[in-house]
Amino acid sequence: MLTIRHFTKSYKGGKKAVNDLNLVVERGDIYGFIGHNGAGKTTTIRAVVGVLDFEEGEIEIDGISMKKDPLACKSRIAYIPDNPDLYEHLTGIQYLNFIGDLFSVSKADRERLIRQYSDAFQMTVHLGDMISSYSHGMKQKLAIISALIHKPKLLVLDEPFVGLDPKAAHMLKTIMAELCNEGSAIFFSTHVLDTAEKLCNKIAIIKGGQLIAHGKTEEVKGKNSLEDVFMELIDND
Ligand SMILES: Nc1ncnc2c1ncn2[C@@H]1O[C@H](COP(=O)(O)OP(=O)(O)OP(=O)(O)O)[C@@H](O)[C@H]1O
Repeated sequence: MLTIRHFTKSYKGGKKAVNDLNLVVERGDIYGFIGHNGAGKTTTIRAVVGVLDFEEGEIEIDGISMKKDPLACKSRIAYIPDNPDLYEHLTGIQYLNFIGDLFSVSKADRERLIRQYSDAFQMTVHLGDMISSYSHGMKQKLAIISALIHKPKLLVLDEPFVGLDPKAAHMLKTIMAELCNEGSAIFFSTHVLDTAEKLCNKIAIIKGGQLIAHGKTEEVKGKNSLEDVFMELIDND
């Protein structure tokens, strides 16, 4: 579903933020992407979803090159950034309909899925309010609902649990597992190692722009906790 080959990114005047990263996310995977602050997670994620240009390497979504056909790639992806920047002058429902239009979601599916996910995240009563009146967590929930209503083949999230209340975080984890059971794939960054260990069937660890471990969760962590393995790998120079 997602193939990253030899991805390398340097920002202007800076050193390489990510260096020769290779990773494959398959249908049904919940792939956790972990690393210290500044390790290169957001850089990789922004390139994967087509909002960051890159010169070296190749990124493919469902076998389609992001460089050659970004629109076809983006139609298969939902991306939830760590700090969603939504249209503040719209109401919640207007925003969801806008996204529904963008992804050609049918009226019947749209109504059903908006109802289902807004109820799940306790947002139904707020959908008529302006987004500018929402709290940070409410904006995040709306971004999540907007991602889910078009049933993406690949869901990409950057630190999705930051700012969500415990009930919403629990709901999101349940929905992530359901989506993957239905054949979608999920790639997400997190600093919450406990959640990554429980939720993800695969884990990648990035340090200083380079992958230092990746694969099945039980193989990456062995008999140890993910936190122990992470600390050891990150401390080893
Ligand atoms: N726009 C930019 N211009 C220059 N350098 C940048 C830019 N964005 C990120 N970097 C640098 O690229 C490197 C990787 O940053 P990135 O945001 O990808 O890390 P991260 O793993 O997502 O970190 P965090 O956990 O703190 O969110 C860092 O050294 C950072 O300073």
